[in-house]
Amino acid sequence: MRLEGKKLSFRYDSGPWLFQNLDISVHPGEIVGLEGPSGCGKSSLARILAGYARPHTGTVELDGKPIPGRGSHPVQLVLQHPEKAVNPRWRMNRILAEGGEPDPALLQTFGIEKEWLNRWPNELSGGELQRFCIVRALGPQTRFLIADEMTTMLDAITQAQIWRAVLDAARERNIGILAVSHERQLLRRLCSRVMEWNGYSSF
Ligand SMILES: Nc1ncnc2c1ncn2[C@@H]1O[C@H](COP(=O)(O)OP(=O)(O)OP(=O)(O)O)[C@@H](O)[C@H]1O
Repeated sequence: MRLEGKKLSFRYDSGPWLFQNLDISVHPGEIVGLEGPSGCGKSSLARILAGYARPHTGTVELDGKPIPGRGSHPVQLVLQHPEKAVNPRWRMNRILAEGGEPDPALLQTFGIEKEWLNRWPNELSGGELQRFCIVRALGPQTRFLIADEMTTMLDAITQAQIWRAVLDAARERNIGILAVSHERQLLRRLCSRVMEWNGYSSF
């Protein structure tokens, strides 16, 4: 089940093309990095791959077929600011349930404490909240995870703990990861392949 973006082109309204005829692919279980300067279009590409935006040209396919518009999307996106990705009026157990019945083993892998489940989002630290967002993204239907600056705001220890948990979960389920970041060192450590942004050619 390979995730492939084929001949993708995108721009906002009449703005400049952020990328044209761009090809990108990630294999199951592969950890791929994507780095590039601020504003080049990495997050826009991430949104397209996860089904939040449509490309002007090109297609996103899973194993050679378009991704169905219904049901849980097999490509999940985790963003930099977890507080923007949760409903502040829901307790954490309800937020988590959006991704399906949470797997107790996954909660343990991510160090999520039982007591946190009954809290509101503003009663957790950024790192604790991000763990919830990642577990929510790793529902049973998820085949690919796009981590868009997922740990950029966190301290080095929390960043390492979270990535360790993500890599363990990905290995166990053969999930492919696209890690989008401006942190070259982080990508070099995590990924088997790092693509440098060039909006006009193939990765
Ligand atoms: N909704 C929007 N409407 C118009 N322009 C947008 C919109 N969202 C982003 N842009 C512009 O598109 C360009 C690419 O943005 P994008 O967020 O994809 O870049 P990025 O590479 O992820 O940047 P960063 O590393 O700073 O997060 C930027 O110039 C940005 O200002």
